[in-house]
Amino acid sequence: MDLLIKNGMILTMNAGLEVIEKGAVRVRDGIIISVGKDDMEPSQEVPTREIDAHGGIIMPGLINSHTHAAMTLFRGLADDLPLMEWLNDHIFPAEAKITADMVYRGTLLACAEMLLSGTTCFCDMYLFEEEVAKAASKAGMRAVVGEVLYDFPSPCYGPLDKGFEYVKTMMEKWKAHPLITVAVEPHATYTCAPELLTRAADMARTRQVPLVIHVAETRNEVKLIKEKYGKTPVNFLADLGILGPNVVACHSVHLTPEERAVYRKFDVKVAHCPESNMKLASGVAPVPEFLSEGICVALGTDGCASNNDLDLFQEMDSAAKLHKVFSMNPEAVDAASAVKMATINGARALGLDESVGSLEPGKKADIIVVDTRSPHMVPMYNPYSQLVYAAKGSDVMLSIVDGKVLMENQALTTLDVDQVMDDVLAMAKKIAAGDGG
Ligand SMILES: CSC[C@H]1O[C@@H](n2cnc3c(O)ncnc32)[C@H](O)[C@@H]1O
Ligand SMILES: [Zn+2]
Repeated sequence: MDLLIKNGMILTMNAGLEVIEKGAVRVRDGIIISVGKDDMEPSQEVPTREIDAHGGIIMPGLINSHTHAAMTLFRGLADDLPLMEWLNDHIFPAEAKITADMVYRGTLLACAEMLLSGTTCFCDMYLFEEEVAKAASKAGMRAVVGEVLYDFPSPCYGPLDKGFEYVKTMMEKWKAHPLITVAVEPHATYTCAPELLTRAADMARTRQVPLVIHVAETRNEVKLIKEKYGKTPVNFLADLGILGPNVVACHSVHLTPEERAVYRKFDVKVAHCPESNMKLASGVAPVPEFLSEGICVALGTDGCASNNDLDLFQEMDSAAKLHKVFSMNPEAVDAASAVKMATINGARALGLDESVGSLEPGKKADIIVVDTRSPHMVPMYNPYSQLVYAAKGSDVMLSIVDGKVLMENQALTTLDVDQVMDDVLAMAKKIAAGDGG
């Protein structure tokens, strides 16, 4: 046995949401071999490493189901604006000058931030996505990565045909990697023509990978698509034959009950990004309705220019509270549902639920431990409510991916965080001056 994590409260996030007080998790070759009581049948095997959780919460690593990791570079660059003005007047011009090296460094910073706050897996959409895969691999994180596809020439691959080639090359290159999945990621219905969307969907279906796309994020988007195609974004995608169980529909804010039924019919997954939706004043996604209708809702931060951080603990808190105040119902999106969104639902959305998302024998050892020995974590009557309403990302004391310790006591094992910050600070000076990195 390689690793024994003991003396913690285990939140398994399995189908029965089993909680084990004074539990232990055993890991061999990156795989969970047992999850149970501390004093269960002692194993004959002596672990190479034993970690005492000191009464903390042992749970699955959090899954960020939608982000643009390298946008750490633009954190706070343009705030307090609506989506279209924010994108067209500030973010797209800054991204026009972005380079592969900037994406690599920005993503390393994102990986550092995510590991320090208990995120072990993320789904990314950006430019120069090869660099995102390299950065995630360097950090040791699990990642679903996708080069953005849209109608205009990309600073990364140039014309669209080269974009599909770029994705294909990435798929070949990373196919045997244990942590990286290459997805197909058209940006949105307002930036992608029908031909692009159908080609992307065919590619994702043939390769059996997720198709990730922004859908119905703002009222303006719905109006635009109705004017252009005579139907809403969801119906447009459905009529094109694009929707299916591998589709991750990011945001999905402005949906009618009939469109939710379309999601249900095609088993579309939703990546809910409440903080981005609040900050850009995009609206409130019908998450309580999605959940009661059996639609899988995962949780994402979106990029750092619209959030402005990658802390899924804050995102869980925001998700739970946003839907309570919006529906004026304190029972809407309870704490356990928020934790599910950030763990097992994230895994389902990304097609990774056979491997991660819960602590069960046979699954990959993507595990975090949350310290409960701090004034703001005492006392603890309910672990879900503690995680969602009291904990912060900085309470995470251990982040493990594939059985490897990547963060312990807020120190990273794979990244030199000072160097990573200095690199981004140097680039930020040039970005602020309008020169790119
Ligand atoms: C080039 S990759 C992704 C592309 O999307 C932009 N983006 C970031 N956040 C959002 C959002 O909430 N809706 C739509 N597009 C978004 C990002 O800046 C990149 O250009
Ligand atoms: Zn996004």
